[in-house]
Amino acid sequence: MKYILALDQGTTSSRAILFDREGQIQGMASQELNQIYPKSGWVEHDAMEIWNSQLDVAREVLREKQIEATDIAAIGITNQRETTVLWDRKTGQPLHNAIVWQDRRTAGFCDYLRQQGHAGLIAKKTGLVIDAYFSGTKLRWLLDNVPEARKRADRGELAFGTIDSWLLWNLSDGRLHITDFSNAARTMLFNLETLAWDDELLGLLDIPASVLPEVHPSSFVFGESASDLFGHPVPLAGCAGDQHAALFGQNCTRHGMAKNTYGTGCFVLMNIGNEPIVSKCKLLTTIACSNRDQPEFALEGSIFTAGSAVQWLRDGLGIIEASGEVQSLAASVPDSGDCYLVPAFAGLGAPHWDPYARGVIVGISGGTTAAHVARATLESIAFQVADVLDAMCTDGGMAVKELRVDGGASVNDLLMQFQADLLQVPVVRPRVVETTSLGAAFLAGLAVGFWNGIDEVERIWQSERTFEPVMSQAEVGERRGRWQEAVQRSMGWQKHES
Ligand SMILES: Nc1ncnc2c1ncn2[C@@H]1O[C@H](COP(=O)(O)OP(=O)(O)O)[C@@H](O)[C@H]1O
Ligand SMILES: O=P(O)(O)OC[C@H](O)CO
Repeated sequence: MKYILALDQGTTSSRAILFDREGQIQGMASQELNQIYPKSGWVEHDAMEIWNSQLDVAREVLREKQIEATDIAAIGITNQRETTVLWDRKTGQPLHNAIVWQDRRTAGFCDYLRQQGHAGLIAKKTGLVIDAYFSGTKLRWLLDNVPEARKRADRGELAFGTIDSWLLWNLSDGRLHITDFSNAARTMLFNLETLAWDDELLGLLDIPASVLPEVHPSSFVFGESASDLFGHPVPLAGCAGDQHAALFGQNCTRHGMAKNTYGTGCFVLMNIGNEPIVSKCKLLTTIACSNRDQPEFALEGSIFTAGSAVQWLRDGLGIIEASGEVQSLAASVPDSGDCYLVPAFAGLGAPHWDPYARGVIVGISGGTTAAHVARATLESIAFQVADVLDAMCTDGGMAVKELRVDGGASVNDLLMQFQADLLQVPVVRPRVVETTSLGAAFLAGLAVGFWNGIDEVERIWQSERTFEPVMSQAEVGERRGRWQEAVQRSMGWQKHES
């Protein structure tokens, strides 16, 4: 068999990518996904649209490349994490739209959990800070707000899943109700030490165990696709949250190796080996995918606004027409003219976790132009990543030797150079920047013996370009000091207003 098919169900699109044995992309199809905003701070997806679009792109890539299902050794799934679906086990129909990871509707309940003093317990068991970001409180909301849902759940009629489980259920025609360690670790219900659902947390959030999926490692033969979907059953053998899959696809499989994905937001993950750490710097501890017997862990810093700040330059300010134009506009000035932009459009994630922060631009003078604002916007992405990596190094007790990068904004050379300067370590961009899908393909391919071990997949990863730091340490210190002052000015803004 010649290929692995990776299904990448992201926040803004569903994609299917076909990889050959050399890890090269042999075909790709994608479909945009509708974003539903029923109220301020609420974000939903149509779960049936997620499944239908994912199935469409999988079939499209096979059709276009004229590939039979018998040529596919396995399917690997990777997905937007935390997004929550509740469905009827008998009909397979969702009871409600999926509640997306960005949705803030359960912030009040999270405040309550914090006030009740549960932060320490939750951090110790799950590695997470209490936040509406994670699935547990979203599931609780569904059980409490969809008519009859709680009663039906108690009778065992309902199934909960993150997007991986929802896809596995549909791909197997309802035979599999399964998730993997990495997705389970984003629910606030999963214990990192026992690698099992935690009864105490289920009690705290009032979640009946009957709705939960089985949990397995990320590189594992879960079952097979229903035979009518692709004309022949295909093993379903890899499954991981997208940021975990990217860490694996970047070959960050050894202690201290880190990657950052520059997409809508930024997600920095660092492999910390076999021992989970409780962060002192408000980072998350999560599972790192592995095909070894022992579980591995990672520290994560989630930054909510990164590439979307560039979209704001385009759609909000109208100073560029396409995201790619930001580089030439920013490069038309030698620096940001002491102008700092903090893109706290949806509050600040790691390491600040301030839902009440809002965006600011400081240092504007009569000479400030659109180019300075564009440059300050790009720089803000790198400053946020540097803050997270500092926190990681403090928590992990070690410095990173290099940062591996991927995601839509990693094509921006100016941003990558500034990132290397701020971190004072090389920034390395791989040849295949679809590392999320590649990671899912690796996990699936390793499980079915398409690749014969981690050494074989490590040889597939190749660097395209390395950005070496050139800025002096003194200048880095001064610039980062100014940035911190700007961050302070953004914090707590919303609270003062309302
Ligand atoms: N050349 C560029 N410079 C900076 N940002 C860019 C560039 N090209 C795309 N982007 C940003 O990258 C993001 C898209 O990246 P992608 O990895 O596809 O995101 P996601 O997976 O989160 O949907 C957009 O927010 C876009 O503004
Ligand atoms: O779909 P993406 O690439 O925006 O990633 C979303 C993250 O998994 C959310 O935690």
